Amino acid sequence: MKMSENEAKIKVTGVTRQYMIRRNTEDEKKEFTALKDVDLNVRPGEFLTIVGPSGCGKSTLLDLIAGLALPTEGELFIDGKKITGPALDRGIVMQGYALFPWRTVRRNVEFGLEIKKVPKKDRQAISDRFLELVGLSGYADRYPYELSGGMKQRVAIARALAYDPEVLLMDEPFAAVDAQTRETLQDELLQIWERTGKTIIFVTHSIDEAVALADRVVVMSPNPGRVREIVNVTLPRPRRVGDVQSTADFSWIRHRVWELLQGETAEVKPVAQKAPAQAQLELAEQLSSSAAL
Ligand SMILES: Nc1ncnc2c1ncn2[C@@H]1O[C@H](COP(=O)(O)OP(=O)(O)OP(=O)(O)O)[C@@H](O)[C@H]1O
Repeated sequence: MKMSENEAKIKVTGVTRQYMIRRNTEDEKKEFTALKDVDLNVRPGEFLTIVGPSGCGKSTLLDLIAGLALPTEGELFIDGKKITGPALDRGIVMQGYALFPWRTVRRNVEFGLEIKKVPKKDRQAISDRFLELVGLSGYADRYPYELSGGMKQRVAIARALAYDPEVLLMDEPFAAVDAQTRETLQDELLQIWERTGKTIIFVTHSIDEAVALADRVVVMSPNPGRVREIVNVTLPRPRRVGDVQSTADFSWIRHRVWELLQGETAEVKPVAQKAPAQAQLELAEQLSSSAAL
């Protein structure tokens, strides 16, 4: 189904991004194409995940949507308006938290609100609400160095949510936390997303994470970075990560994404369209080859 122009929250059209890189030791430079002819429409309220091998341009694409970089060719739009730089309608959560070490947890969360010139008493009420949402009510006066990795990541999410951006851009936000904390944060993020209806674009290296969270998974390929295919995730909502990951539908979709990342597209496609019982049997066989991933 094709989306009409005004249905897109974020629209990326014909985007190419080149960098000048050093050709040799004598400082001679040449162009390097990180992204080539990327088209992408993100729907309002959609949870979109992006996967692809290292260096395929996932972070570059996110930076362009954030307005932190500009395309060499093509254009990007938010609500039909051209993206020309960063703005408070897009919140960013990067890997490695990027908290201000000299600010307490509360003052980290209130940072965007200060920029928006929200009065102090309102700031406090808002930071209270978001600290509660991410389970850190008791930590408002701590400094980042006094927190675990998972807690810092929660603060980064609370900070991004507190100033109420319509779009949340997340670049491997859970990469640095342990598996158990990661699943907790994934579920918390799903709940926040269900409650707030924000548009989320989420980059990850984990196929499981990409499928468990998304409405659609964008699979990218490298050299130069392109959108290879977009996979629909037809798993029911509301979801809890632990629950969906044990379903057969999850396995099919996961395998499809895995297969695209391997560059093999031919064989498995028809399986997902067969009756579930038959498809499951056939897929079980095929999955045995990918189970180690
Ligand atoms: N500032 C820069 N100058 C030159 N080349 C760059 C710059 N930023 C990124 N690149 C190159 O562009 C390509 C895409 O980088 P990008 O960080 O977007 O990839 P990625 O898919 O996010 O990778 P990873 O999964 O490893 O984080 C890489 O080959 C990288 O070396």
